[in-house]
Amino acid sequence: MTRDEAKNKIIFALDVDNLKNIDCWAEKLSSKVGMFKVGKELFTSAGPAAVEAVKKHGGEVFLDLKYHDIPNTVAQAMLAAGRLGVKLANLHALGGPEMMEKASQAVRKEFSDCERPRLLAVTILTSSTQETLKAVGIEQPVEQMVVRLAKLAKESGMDGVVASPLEIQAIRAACGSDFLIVTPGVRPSFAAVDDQKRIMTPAEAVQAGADYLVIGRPIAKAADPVKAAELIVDEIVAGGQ
Ligand SMILES: O=c1ccn([C@@H]2O[C@H](COP(=O)(O)O)[C@@H](O)[C@H]2O)c(=O)[nH]1
Repeated sequence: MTRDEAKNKIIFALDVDNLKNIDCWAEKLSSKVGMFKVGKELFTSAGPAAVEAVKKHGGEVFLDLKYHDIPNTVAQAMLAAGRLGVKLANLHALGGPEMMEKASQAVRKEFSDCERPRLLAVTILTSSTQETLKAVGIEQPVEQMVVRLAKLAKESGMDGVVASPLEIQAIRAACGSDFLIVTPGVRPSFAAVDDQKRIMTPAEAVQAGADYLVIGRPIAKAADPVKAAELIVDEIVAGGQ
């Protein structure tokens, strides 16, 4: 894998609370990562201007708002996300098939195939464990549950899923090679695990077949974030040799 291919797999999680920080990170990292993720903290603080700010720097956006609501509300929210011109947007697969179908149909009806955002379903959060599932009444093993939700997402018109890298191979076997797999829960050897539970290194995740890796704190909290991003690219390239 070339350095450019490795770089393009990295989505930097812009977990900040103001527009000024976006400029700062985009200037540092635009040439080091493939995409920027606008999540709940940033979108709640700055709104659609956050997406505009990333795009102003030439960056592509994964809008990670993980919608989970009644089908009509989620479909309308997805349309609004599409109008912002984001490349990826997501919802929770646990919202069920009707919610996912309505969102997929609404987006495909309003946008052409090349203009529309790719829709992802979050399976089981990478901070969750078997105990987390048990606490909310789910007895199935985590991997089985993730694959079940990934299959449901595919049948309901989603373009892919968000899952832990630990589940990539099982999802690929069940959903095929065209189904997008985006993996947070990625930790290079030099970084703290933080609140992530189901993790792999960047090289392992790419070798397992991830399309994109979402990485935030291992870059943002590093003493030298640009160097950290470069080390991650090095690690991915070396892992593929
Ligand atoms: O299952 C999930 C879904 C989304 N996320 C998001 O990814 C980043 C990860 O950040 P790190 O600092 O690299 O842990 C964060 O914005 C989460 O909201 C996730 O971690 N797991």
